[in-house]
Amino acid sequence: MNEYPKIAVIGGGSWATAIVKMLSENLTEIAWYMRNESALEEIKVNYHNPNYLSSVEFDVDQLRLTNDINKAISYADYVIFAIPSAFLSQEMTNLHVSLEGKVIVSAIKGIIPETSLIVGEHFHQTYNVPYENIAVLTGPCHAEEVALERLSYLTIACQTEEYAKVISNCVSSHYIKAKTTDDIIGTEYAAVLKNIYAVACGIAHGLGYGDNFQALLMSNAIREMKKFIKKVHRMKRNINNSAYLGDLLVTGYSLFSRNRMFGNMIGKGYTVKSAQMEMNMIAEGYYATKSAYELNKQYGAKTPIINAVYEILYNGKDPKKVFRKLTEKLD
Ligand SMILES: NC(=O)c1ccc[n+]([C@@H]2O[C@H](COP(=O)([O-])OP(=O)(O)OC[C@H]3O[C@@H](n4cnc5c(N)ncnc54)[C@H](O)[C@@H]3O)[C@@H](O)[C@H]2O)c1
Ligand SMILES: O=P(O)(O)OC[C@H](O)CO
Repeated sequence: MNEYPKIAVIGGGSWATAIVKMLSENLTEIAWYMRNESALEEIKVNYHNPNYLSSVEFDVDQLRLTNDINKAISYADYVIFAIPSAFLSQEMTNLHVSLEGKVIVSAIKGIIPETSLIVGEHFHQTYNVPYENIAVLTGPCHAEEVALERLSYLTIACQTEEYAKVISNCVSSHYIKAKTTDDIIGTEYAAVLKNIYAVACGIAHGLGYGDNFQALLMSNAIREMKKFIKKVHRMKRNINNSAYLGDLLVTGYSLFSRNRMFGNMIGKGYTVKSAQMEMNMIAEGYYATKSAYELNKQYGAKTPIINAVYEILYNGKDPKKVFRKLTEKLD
């Protein structure tokens, strides 16, 4: 494959829009699939995605815009998926072309509800994509800061180093630095779990806990994450690296965080439904909480924070009471 290969981005939300922006710094052509036809037309005419990161201006001559997922995937050697995990299976029912030989890149930070698998495992088991052709684009990075060209660090995980380097070259620019790793499982689980911890941070904030408690919560969260990932996939990894701890911190502390925002509303007394309706964006942590909780039944990692968030979101327990109990389990 060439140094700058053919890439397709699947999704029309904030993260897909940010990824297309990163790629457009290097590639002369990018295929971009989104299901929303009127958004596509708006990009063609006004050069902006009207719904997400609308300040970003695109050169449409660089874009092969389509609302046919098959066209985008047929074109590409590398396919970057950036739609929320809850909608991936539905989107893939429209797929009629083969994924054979393509590098599948997950930029999704979630578990596929239908299979309870992280995205790479889902593509491996459901679509027979070999692990060598699966990559993960992750790291502490908010789409909104990409739009502002604020310096951000990504991690590209892939067992085939050559593919990781190609993706890393394609997204790097004066505001993006990317490093590579072969931990395709651990980086994905970290991205899933940090969303749940960010929901917990938001709930705590909504309940009136302060910065001191948040620091304690984060300190417990990274230890809980380490234990969970170790049970699921044992390998030598440094949990303090930016793809694990870094991502947890940005999501837990940033005001841009969808998951923290969602949690904050829950802490303030919103129901799950009303909090979701209030946001134009998806908080992956809501779905991840159920999947991680269920998954952990087979692993038995000690996860008091995940359990507390699960009790609140799925068993309708009072956040105040659940957090009071949780505070007794943290140190
Ligand atoms: N936003 C970020 O900063 C960021 C950073 C890293 C990773 N991610 C990950 O990227 C993925 C996409 O998140 P996002 O932030 O771009 O989402 P978003 O909340 O900005 O946008 C929601 C997206 O979901 C789509 N959608 C809504 N309902 C749908 C349905 N019924 N069927 C199909 N699609 C539907 C919308 O069209 C839109 O593309 C998530 O897994 C997220 O964790 C996001
Ligand atoms: O912080 P959130 O909840 O918006 O998630 C976005 C990204 O995963 C941050 O790296």
